[in-house]
Amino acid sequence: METNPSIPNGLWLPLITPFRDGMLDESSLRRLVRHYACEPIDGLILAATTGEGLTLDEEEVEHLVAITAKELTAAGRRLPLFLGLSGSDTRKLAKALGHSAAWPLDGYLIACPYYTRPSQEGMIRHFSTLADATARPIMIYNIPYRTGVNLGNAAMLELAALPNIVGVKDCSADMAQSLDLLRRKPPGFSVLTGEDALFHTMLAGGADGGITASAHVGARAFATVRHLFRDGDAPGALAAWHSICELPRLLFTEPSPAPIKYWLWRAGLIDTPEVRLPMLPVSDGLAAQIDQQMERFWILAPEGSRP
Ligand SMILES: O=C(O)C1=N[C@H](C(=O)O)C[C@H](O)C1
Repeated sequence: METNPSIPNGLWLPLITPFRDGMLDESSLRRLVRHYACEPIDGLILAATTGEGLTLDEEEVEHLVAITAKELTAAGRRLPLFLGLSGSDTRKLAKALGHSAAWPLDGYLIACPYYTRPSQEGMIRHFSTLADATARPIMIYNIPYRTGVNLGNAAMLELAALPNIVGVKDCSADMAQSLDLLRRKPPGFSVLTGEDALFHTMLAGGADGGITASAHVGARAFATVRHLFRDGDAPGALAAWHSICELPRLLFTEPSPAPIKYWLWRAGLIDTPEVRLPMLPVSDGLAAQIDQQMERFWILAPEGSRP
């Protein structure tokens, strides 16, 4: 079932950006998009944390969006496509929204302004200015342990009243805050967890889905957990979760997305596991662990791609 692009829900994949010799690897990108077009995901996000968005220049991002949209169309899959944006200068971000207005996108995932630690009122004005600068839907990305600032629930709910602020990717790392938001969120405002390890817990608390990098290798299992919940089978959802609950820990043992890229490379989905500095490739130790776990999680790896 396809989702309504304006109300994000379900399992969203923050796609990695494949590189080769320092450049965007277009052929691996096409292969990846064709692969995930056949997977049970409900939306795609480009150039977010997992997509190493902070290391991409503007032309690369435009190219990434164009290739992805084209491949999805060629695969006959209408999936909502959001672009990850981050920055601490409201004016520059508003310009980026204007600049990308004609790109084939359905919306944006915008992180809270990092480093400068604005007040709650400052962030309300930041996101309302951005909401005014585009007609497209915006999901707020609240991740205090990366940005240094937490968008509290009072501010979040004020922003949720704006017509094109359609949801939040919640990585508040504060369960009391997340559960309180789930209890108070208005209709039409989605809460998607961005904590892979909390996928089951947050769905049990009423979350609308998740944006999980681990879905690169476990999309079917993540989708099964959600579908069982949706169908009212809580014991089935828990059993399905137990089959994959150790996967996020493995994939986040070292800075992401290096472990995921290593996995996808071993699975034959991308041509190199290259990441851009300051990220580094996985250590030999983790590579050996992933090689071993690929056997164990084999059912989760792409069909016909055994290395
Ligand atoms: O790329 C993303 O967006 C994600 N970000 C989270 C993070 O920042 O750690 C993790 C999530 O799986 C995907």
